[in-house]
Amino acid sequence: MARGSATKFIRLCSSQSFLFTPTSYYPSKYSHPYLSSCYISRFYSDFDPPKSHLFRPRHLIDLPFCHNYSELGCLLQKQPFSSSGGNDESKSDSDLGDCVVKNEPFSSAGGNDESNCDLDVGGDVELEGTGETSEGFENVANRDPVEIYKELKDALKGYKQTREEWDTLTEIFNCFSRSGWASNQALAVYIGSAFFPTAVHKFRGFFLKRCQGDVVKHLVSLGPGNEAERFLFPIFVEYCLEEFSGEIKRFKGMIEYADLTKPHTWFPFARAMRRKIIYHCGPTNSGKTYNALQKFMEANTGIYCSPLRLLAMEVFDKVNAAGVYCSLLTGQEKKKVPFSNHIACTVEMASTEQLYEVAVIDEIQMMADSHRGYAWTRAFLGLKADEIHLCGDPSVLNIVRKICSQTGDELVEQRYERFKKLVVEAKTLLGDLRNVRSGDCVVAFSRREIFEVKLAIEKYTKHRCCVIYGALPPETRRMQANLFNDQDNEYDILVASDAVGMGLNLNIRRVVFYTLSKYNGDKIVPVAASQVKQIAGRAGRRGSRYPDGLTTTLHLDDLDYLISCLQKPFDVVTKVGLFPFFEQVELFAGQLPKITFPKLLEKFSESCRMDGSYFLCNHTGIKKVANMLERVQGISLEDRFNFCFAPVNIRDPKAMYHLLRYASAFAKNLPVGIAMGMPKCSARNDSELLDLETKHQVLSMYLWLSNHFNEETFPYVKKAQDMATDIADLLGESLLNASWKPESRNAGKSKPQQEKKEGYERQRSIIISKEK
Ligand SMILES: Nc1ncnc2c1ncn2[C@@H]1O[C@H](COP(=O)(O)OP(=O)(O)OP(=O)(O)O)[C@@H](O)[C@H]1O
Ligand SMILES: [Mg+2]
Repeated sequence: MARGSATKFIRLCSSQSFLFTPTSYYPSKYSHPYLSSCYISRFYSDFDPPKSHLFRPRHLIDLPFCHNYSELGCLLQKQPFSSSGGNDESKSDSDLGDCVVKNEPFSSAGGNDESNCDLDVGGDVELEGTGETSEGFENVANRDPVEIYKELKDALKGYKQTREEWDTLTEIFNCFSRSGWASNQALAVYIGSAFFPTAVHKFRGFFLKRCQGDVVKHLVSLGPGNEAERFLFPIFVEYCLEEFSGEIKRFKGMIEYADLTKPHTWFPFARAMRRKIIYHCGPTNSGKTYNALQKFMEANTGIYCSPLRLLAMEVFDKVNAAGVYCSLLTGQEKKKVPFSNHIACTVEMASTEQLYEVAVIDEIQMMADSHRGYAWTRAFLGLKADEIHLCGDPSVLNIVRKICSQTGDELVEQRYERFKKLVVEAKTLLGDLRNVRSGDCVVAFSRREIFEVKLAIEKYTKHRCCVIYGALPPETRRMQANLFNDQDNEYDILVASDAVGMGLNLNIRRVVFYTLSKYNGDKIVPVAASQVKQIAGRAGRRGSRYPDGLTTTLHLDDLDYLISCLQKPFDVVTKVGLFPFFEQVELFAGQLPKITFPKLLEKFSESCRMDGSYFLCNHTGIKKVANMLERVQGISLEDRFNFCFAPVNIRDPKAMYHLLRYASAFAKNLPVGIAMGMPKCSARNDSELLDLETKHQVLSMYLWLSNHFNEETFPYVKKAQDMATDIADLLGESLLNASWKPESRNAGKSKPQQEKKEGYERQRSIIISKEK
């Protein structure tokens, strides 16, 4: 084959989508037979454009996700790639190399001794002081690479190179080993980028020992760079296919089992249905959930998928009160109502096995949530229901349209407007919490601030405060919400975190932002506009005492930011979350039998491929638990995987300790005890309050584990439930009397405030201002 043809081949391959296509979760159905070495060999030797259909099976032509090697390389390397489109056959060769893979330089490929060798070719290559005549080597450019490879293989001895030729060849191979282009192209034959430098090193030893004079001279005439790389590459491929079949097979397996492309094919039964999707699309407080729930209750069978336990409980109560028998299922709680055909559950618990007439997936925009998004994506793709009602803001509308076109489901869009416009109060609270009024909800973004605000309001005004924040059990949040909603008591102010932003129906007249910045785990940043909208939208609910909603800030300085957030159109989400099922991780583990579970997760996230509409959900917490559980031996891979999803606050050492203890007992097949004392009275200070919060979280974890494993191993469910209820009550009592300064859960560790200089300026509490 002419060298021109070889280059053309590479360019053509690079412009098409066939080499890496999904095997999907059902490998037998979609496996691609065309990547076998015989195809590759044949391709290099017989390339002829009309035959190219051989390498681009018809049923795979339209696959959208990976248009060229560079993109593929980027996907595998988690690097951004140019969006210039993949099917541009006119791309120049140098374009193909645009996406430079961060390969370790040849001389320093970390961790693999074999590749740490700039000049050592491991053989006895002879150097000759005088060169041969260079006549005839120009023909080499037109030779078939397969033929050259065969010649190399059969050669007993190579040509004796001059010192200059040796130096040039060394430089050429060094360039080749560092070439992002070559490394990307090598992925097409399943030479992973980590293995690429080793493969090149071995190839160099082989090549230099056996290479004939004409080839050496030709290569030297090309010099280090693109041309030499393109000449060498097909020969390199032939060599790899023969020499590294084991490595190739292993890498191919890894890639195939970490294939998260086309997730809609993971649910063949849902795909066999023609579902009707109704997207209730609108801002907060516009009746989306209300209307979807009407359909849910009218149906013979239904499932409601909630973003929060609290909301699932609320729907469970509401629906049963309306005379429709409905069961409840959350990670921690199962309430089976006899004769019920309806179920309210948290989205993670939704069954994709059961058939329903109507399903409701609330807060569908959460598909884009970096941590939990996969649960919404799974429910949307996998629920077997004739009608699926999605409720949410418009941010994921485009992607829902796209997914529906892939699944073949019918999509109906139903638009909503807020019942009453939200009004911004320009006056603000003028920096003084004494300006709060009955029906206000003051929003702060840390537990510490929440208690500071409560303390200040109760000290300097006649109002009493209820509090709602994430670490409180749903039961306690609900008690606090009821206390606030109830007009017949003195608790007329709510102080809450962003936990108030979703679902709860509260009688809020005005949402006051104490601050518009929050600690994101790294530094203090402005609160995202979408979240500001969501929280502000809590003010003024239809049917409540305050149908007209108001919102404002504590400080005048923050007002502009609040207004700009409310005016901003909803973001358009382009990617939604995904996470593999255990079965996918298990298949992947089969390729790497000897590595630890945290390492396996890491390898999976490095190797997995997704098409452009999806991202892999953040699993730092899961990895942290996995690391801790490494100390526990004797747990199966599946149980280990499930343990990692247990709801535990990874920043709370006490909770982590209990999880470790539960896992250790589980591994020994012993009945897992709660082993936690019950507090006698409500909290008298903040550390006792923190202790109650932790205790409730640990019990909640115990209940979760008992639901996800068998109840024989976790036999103290009833006791845990009773204790959890008592602690939720104690928490409620404690909050009514809480009038102490808050402490930090990680008192010894660096606090977010210390990072003030770098981030957005945090508001000072009224107490601090006064003391100053
Ligand atoms: N047609 C209706 N008749 C009576 N009450 C209604 C009606 N529509 C909505 N509501 C009430 O208005 C309030 C807000 O409705 P809903 O919870 O459905 O809003 P939403 O758009 O889902 O808001 P969010 O985005 O905050 O969840 C609820 O208390 C609900 O019961
Ligand atoms: Mg709603």
